[in-house]
Amino acid sequence: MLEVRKICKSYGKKQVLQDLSFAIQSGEVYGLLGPNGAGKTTTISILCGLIKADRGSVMMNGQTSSGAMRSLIGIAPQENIFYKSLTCEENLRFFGQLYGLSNELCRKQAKYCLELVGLGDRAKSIADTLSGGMQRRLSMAIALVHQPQLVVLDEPTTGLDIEARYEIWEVIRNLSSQDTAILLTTHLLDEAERLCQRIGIIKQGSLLAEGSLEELRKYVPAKEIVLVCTPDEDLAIARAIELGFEYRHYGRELSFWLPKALELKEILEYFDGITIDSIMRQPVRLENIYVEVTRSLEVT
Ligand SMILES: Nc1ncnc2c1ncn2[C@@H]1O[C@H](COP(=O)(O)OP(=O)(O)OP(=O)(O)O)[C@@H](O)[C@H]1O
Repeated sequence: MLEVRKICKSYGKKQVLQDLSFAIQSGEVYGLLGPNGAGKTTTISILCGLIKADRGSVMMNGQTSSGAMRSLIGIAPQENIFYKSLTCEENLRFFGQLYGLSNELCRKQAKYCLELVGLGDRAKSIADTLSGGMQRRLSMAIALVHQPQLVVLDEPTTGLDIEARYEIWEVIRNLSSQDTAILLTTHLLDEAERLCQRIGIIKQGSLLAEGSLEELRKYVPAKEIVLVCTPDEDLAIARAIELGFEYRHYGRELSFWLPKALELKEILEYFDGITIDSIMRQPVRLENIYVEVTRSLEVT
């Protein structure tokens, strides 16, 4: 459905996107992840026709024209873009008219999209009176008003509490089940882990890794990760090296990659003679994969 092929973009001498390629199928939730400044917003701005790529192409259903893009793609940017003093319904109808929908279709779509995002009973509420989570869902409804096939959600849950995030995740899952493709950017890796069928990790404008969570596990070939809190870090690391365990620091947390499943008793035996204050086992998470990929600069 969406095909981004080898796009490049520079601002002055600074190259921000370098031959970036990825594709999204209908109904797929694709997570575009990367550190601050990696080029995610620049990519989205190119998809939505706000800026032009220097090279490369963007195609929706095989079409490249900016008109086709506008009608097939909806965007909910990081900042809410609705009119605060209008009601939810008025906002939807206004944006529907901007897309050239007839009055009748605007009315129908306003009702349908507000229901889709769980704001059916808030149609007459002034946008400014909605909670932060509801305002994000209103932005999503606006992105959907012209029935796009792909919706771009730029950090849709940043700053929201967990209940508001659950509601937005539900909307995303519903959209995906109705065959709408979704491009999601987020710094919340648990969110990407839960929602995305495939993930692309970019850094300095290049795709470093791409695939399903299962496929990305190759970057952290461990059965389990053990987080260890010890006053004898150097000793623990030396022991891990002897045993052939990889070790990593995630912030100040020391962790070991276990190459095979071990009982807690066995793990403690490995570190016999070393003071261990606490130990926590966890499966390999997207966070571990993401850190591994973004700490390396190698491009696939
Ligand atoms: N209009 C601009 N002029 C010059 N440089 C820019 C412009 N817009 C973005 N940049 C630079 O391009 C790089 C990529 O920025 P971009 O906003 O696309 O990154 P991002 O991945 O969205 O970051 P974040 O996660 O912080 O939102 C950054 O180094 C940024 O400073």
